[in-house]
Amino acid sequence: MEGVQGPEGELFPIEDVREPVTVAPGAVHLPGRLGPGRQRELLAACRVWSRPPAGLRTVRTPGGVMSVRQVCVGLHWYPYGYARTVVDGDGAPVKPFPAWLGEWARRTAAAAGYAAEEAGEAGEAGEAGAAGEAGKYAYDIGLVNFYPPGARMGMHRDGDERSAAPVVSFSLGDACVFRFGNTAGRSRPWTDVELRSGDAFVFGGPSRLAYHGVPRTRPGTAPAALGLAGRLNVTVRVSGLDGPGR
Ligand SMILES: O=C(O)CCC(=O)C(=O)O
Ligand SMILES: [Fe+2]
Repeated sequence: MEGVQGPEGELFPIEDVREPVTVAPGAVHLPGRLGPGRQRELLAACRVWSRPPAGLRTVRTPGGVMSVRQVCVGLHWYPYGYARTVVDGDGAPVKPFPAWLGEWARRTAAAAGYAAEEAGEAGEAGEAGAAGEAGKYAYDIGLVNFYPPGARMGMHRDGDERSAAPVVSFSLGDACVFRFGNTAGRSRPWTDVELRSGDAFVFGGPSRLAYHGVPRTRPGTAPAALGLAGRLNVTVRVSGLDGPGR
């Protein structure tokens, strides 16, 4: 692939030749969605979120210890629900969900074909084009998973949200095999997709509750200029939970 000198002298690919692919109804892989600058921004944010309090932690499920390490913003996910504080960790309040991440998610969902009307709300009056099309999903959760070499994630559904809004996933660092299955169970049929640094994956509609997982990452494949050893994935979600009782 051809390259170009970036602002800091590193080589960046000029373009990502991979096209968006609909993997299952409502599930779309958007290769190269985040350019090098956006990847650096998201990584920098993840590093801030990872610091205590309410920082990166090891997650214990009833079945054992997850090999990924995790941190959340907006609401804290634990097995199996959401809370405002790290109820299964240091007890600290979860860090706030940044508006820009919601905007990235809305625009990415729109690029995957999820229009504003599907959320039951129109775009803002007087706003035409990209912003109007980007929709009004009230994204309020960012769930960050860090995969050191050898980490994986078993087949599961993202079922603790009360909203049908699509989940928007952004990947940074090492590439991985992302296994996208079906709503009936953990077994085949599934499609294995390679997610690389900067890729987005959106799943909603009939695929919102499809089983998915990460059977392996590809250690050492992160873009050198990013400065990340391992893989980070950020899923942006709508809780559908409101008010003080959530
Ligand atoms: O790491 C990924 O690409 C997927 C993460 C995931 O499925 C989750 O956080 O629920
Ligand atoms: Fe998931």
